[in-house]
Amino acid sequence: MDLHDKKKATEPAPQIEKNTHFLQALGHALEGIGQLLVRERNMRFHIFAAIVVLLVGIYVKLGRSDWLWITVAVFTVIMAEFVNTMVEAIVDLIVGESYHPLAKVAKDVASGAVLAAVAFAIVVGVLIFQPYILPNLQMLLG
Ligand SMILES: Nc1ncnc2c1ncn2[C@@H]1O[C@H](COP(=O)(O)OP(=O)(O)OP(=O)(O)O)[C@@H](O)[C@H]1O
Repeated sequence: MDLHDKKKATEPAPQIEKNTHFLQALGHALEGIGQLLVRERNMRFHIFAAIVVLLVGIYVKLGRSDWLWITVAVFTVIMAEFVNTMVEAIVDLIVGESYHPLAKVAKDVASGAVLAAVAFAIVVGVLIFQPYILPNLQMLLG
């Protein structure tokens, strides 16, 4: 038994059975979120953008309904990224390294969902921040 075999023998067997308790399920859900952060470089940009919006929103003292719309917009983008990552993983599992026109459709449509969600978030952001930005812009431009 070499070092590799010894390491394998001490590792727990990969789980394919159903989760047996809440903490186990929670652990796997958190692993899923971790996968999203690792696999999707765009996700890191979305988080950065959400932090900027949060700080600007606090600075201009947004109201409750504005925060509600921003929350909806941020979660719509995050949910679209979850779906995109799921589709990519399932497609790669099915077709592997080979090209398939339907794999292209699935992945392109999943990316399109993220783009649509980002467009929605931009519209929400413009509508909410426009009253704060426009007067300052006019002041700057004289
Ligand atoms: N197996 C495949 N068969 C056909 N087209 C593919 C396949 N894999 C990837 N593609 C094409 O390449 C594009 C990018 O692939 P992939 O989604 O894996 O990369 P990505 O950069 O992680 O995408 P995203 O930025 O949406 O996360 C897809 O949108 C699709 O057009």
